[in-house]
Amino acid sequence: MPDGTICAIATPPGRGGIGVIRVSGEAAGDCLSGLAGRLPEPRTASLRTLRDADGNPLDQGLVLWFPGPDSFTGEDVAEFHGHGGPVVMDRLLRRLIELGASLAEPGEFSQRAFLNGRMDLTRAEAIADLIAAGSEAAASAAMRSLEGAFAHRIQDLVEQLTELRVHLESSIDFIDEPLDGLAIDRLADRIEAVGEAVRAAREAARSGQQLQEGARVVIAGAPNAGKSSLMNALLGRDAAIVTELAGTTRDVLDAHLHLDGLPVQVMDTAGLRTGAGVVEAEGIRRAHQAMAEADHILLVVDDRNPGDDDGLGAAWPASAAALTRVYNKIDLTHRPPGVGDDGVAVSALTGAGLDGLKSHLRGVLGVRAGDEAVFTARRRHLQALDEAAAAIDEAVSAARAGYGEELVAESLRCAQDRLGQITGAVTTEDLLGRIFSTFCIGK
Ligand SMILES: Nc1nc2c(ncn2[C@@H]2O[C@H](COP(=O)(O)OP(=O)(O)OP(=O)(O)O)[C@@H](O)[C@H]2O)c(=O)[nH]1
Ligand SMILES: [K+]
Ligand SMILES: [Mg+2]
Repeated sequence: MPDGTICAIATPPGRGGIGVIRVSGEAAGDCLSGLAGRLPEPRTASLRTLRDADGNPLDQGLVLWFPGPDSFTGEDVAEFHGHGGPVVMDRLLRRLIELGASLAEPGEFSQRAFLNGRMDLTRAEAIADLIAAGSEAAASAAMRSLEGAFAHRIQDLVEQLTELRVHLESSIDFIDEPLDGLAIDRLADRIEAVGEAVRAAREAARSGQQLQEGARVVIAGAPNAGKSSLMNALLGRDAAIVTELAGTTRDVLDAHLHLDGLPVQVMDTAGLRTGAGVVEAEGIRRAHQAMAEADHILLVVDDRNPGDDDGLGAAWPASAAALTRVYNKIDLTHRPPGVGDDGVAVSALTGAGLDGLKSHLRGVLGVRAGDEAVFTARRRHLQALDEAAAAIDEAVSAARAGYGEELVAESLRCAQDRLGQITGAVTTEDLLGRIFSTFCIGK
């Protein structure tokens, strides 16, 4: 359990009408009375003069008192709504430190709320996502997670796994009556159904993750195909260097783009070819790495020699659906612009076909901004869901192969652990550190 009393400015830095300072921990009450006199009624705003140790006024403002455990963090919490100037806020903070509080780490209030059982991890992360939301769709999705849409979905899966484990473990206890072939098949079917449900949750989570963190789209292809030109055309500005020399781009260049409400991280990469010099070869290695981590690849092809795939071999993504061929330079070949069966035809030079490419991309990234089912999720959630699905697959194979209930039960337990990491039912200090350190101070 956390100890000590923490304080932080909860409003953004700079000047504003009001600045809010939050205090949480066992000394919160002393901090409040030390700065503002006697404790006010719980959860009722009262106007007070805030004073230093000698009784000199520092500020005037509203104070609020939330005795634990019915507070955001579950501990005693005090809030001071003073005037939002950096000097005023700083003096109030210094006084609070004199009164026994210490400065909070980023996300420490939310972390305490989690550790004190006030919320699960998906809800704590949803608060950070709501604050970070870059679009209305992302904000609505964060609210759905905050209201528990994601947590309930995971809890439902955990319950299904628990039921299966109870069933299995009770049959392990009666070794005299091992499961017969029919019972094993039925069991494997039931496990498989849970696996399907985990995959469906993963798809929903992926939409939410893309809405929040942005889909990664990598522009790749042979040298001089026009990748950097396409990047610039999509962004509407000259972000990447374009020259007629093959091998111009070496580093991976990334930029952000919004496709009607969906944030996208677009990455321009070095042209893929064999036999390049050291610097370019390093660029190609980075291009391969970016492709491996992409949600979608735009494979740019010079429409004058569309069969030219030199150097691509090793980098093909696992799923062909995650790749779109973009036939570029159609101003030179007179192919009509737009979406066809085998790709999208564009001219990065004239802009022909670009709107078609954008809407195609919006479609393949598979998130509808207004989708009511979407809740926010993060890459770590997707990874946990993938691992859970893999463990369930192992359980199914073990069951069908007649490997015995213990092995099946063990795989199911492993799947359940992975799901538990999403909500925080199963956790490590390291994981918590990684999650909460990305939050803002005062949250
Ligand atoms: N006519 C025409 N020329 C284009 C088009 N797109 C790119 N180019 C030209 O093709 C050449 C290469 O363009 P880049 O955008 O640098 O190509 P790249 O794929 O990024 O090249 P590397 O970074 O060297 O691999 C430049 O001279 C561009 O002006 C297009 O749609 N039409
Ligand atoms: K080039
Ligand atoms: Mg380039």
